[in-house]
Amino acid sequence: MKTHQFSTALFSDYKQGDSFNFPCPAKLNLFLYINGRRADGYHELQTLFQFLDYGDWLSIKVRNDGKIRLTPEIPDLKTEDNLIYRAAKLLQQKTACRLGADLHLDKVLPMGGGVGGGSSNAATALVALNYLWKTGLSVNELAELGLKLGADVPIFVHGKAAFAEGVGEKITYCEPPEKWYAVIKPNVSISTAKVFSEPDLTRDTKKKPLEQLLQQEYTNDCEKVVRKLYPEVEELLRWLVKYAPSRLTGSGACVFAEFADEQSAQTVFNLKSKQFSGFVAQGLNVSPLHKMLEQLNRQNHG
Ligand SMILES: C[C@@](CO)(OP(=O)(O)O)[C@H](O)COP(=O)(O)OP(=O)(O)OC[C@H]1O[C@@H](n2ccc(N)nc2=O)[C@H](O)[C@@H]1O
Ligand SMILES: Nc1ncnc2c1ncn2[C@@H]1O[C@H](COP(=O)(O)OP(=O)(O)O)[C@@H](O)[C@H]1O
Repeated sequence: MKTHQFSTALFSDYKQGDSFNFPCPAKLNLFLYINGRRADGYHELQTLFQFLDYGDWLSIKVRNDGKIRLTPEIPDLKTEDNLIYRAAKLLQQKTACRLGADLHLDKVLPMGGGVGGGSSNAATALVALNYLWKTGLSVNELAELGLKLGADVPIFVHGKAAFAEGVGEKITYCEPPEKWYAVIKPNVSISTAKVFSEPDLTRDTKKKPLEQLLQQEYTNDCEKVVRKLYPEVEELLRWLVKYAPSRLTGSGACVFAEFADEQSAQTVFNLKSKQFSGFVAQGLNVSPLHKMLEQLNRQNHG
């Protein structure tokens, strides 16, 4: 059985015959500030992304007939709308590649949880298919394609923890401490679009230089309005903050608490109400997807 904690995965988890399993790690927004709204309705942000050593697996087998097949079906999401399918199609079009793929998603990340599951799936599809199809796009070219699929996709394509500005397209690599996190999902689903359209959303935080943001206490500007709209998030954060610094990731719904070691994170995680799901994972400044590709390349050349 494959593990969803990538650091414990073996090379045999990556490569099985002519099928490859690629990691799709989760992310956290360690802080998120909203600096204003642009004319097109999108918001200007300053946010710090770090990957987590936990996520989905995307298994891929190349096809010679150009077809893209994706399993299993996700309820209420048409295959053509799935970001994995769209990523594969986009790469085919961009490179005029005549190969196709059978893709299978082993999903554990909550959808609409603020941990970037869909964006990570899309980035992994782009990076992995570019490797398997030998389409030869650079990381920057892949990130540019990724931005067409979602604001967070470029970060996952670059594969390094980063400070992002604008709507997420201006990236500065960063190395925050790789702490342990208890990530908890309340039983609510939160739409990013809804949060960003709330009149009460804090959207006037002054832009600051990164050095200053790294020194001050980390917070999330979406949190106030999300706590007000979703009493379950409010209650969960009130409880969690008694044990460790805790906040919302992205536009929610997941919240996280930070710890110096795994044991402390696990102890608090075990105390949560059984009605909530979640996981314990370490923060990572290099994406497990890129670590895997390095290993594959070493294997191919060694
Ligand atoms: C704000 C973040 C932080 O990580 O939230 P999460 O989705 O992770 O919770 C993301 O950048 C979200 O990125 P993503 O989930 O790709 O959002 P998109 O599909 O591009 O946008 C969904 C909707 O949210 C609003 N939106 C999103 C991003 C942004 N900078 N300003 C916005 O106003 C827009 O109304 C947009 O139509
Ligand atoms: N492969 C995918 N996995 C998850 N969500 C997807 C996928 N493809 C498209 N989506 C759509 O993207 C939305 C946001 O998903 P996700 O990235 O998991 O949330 P968040 O950005 O809040 O972490 C989902 O509600 C769904 O409609």
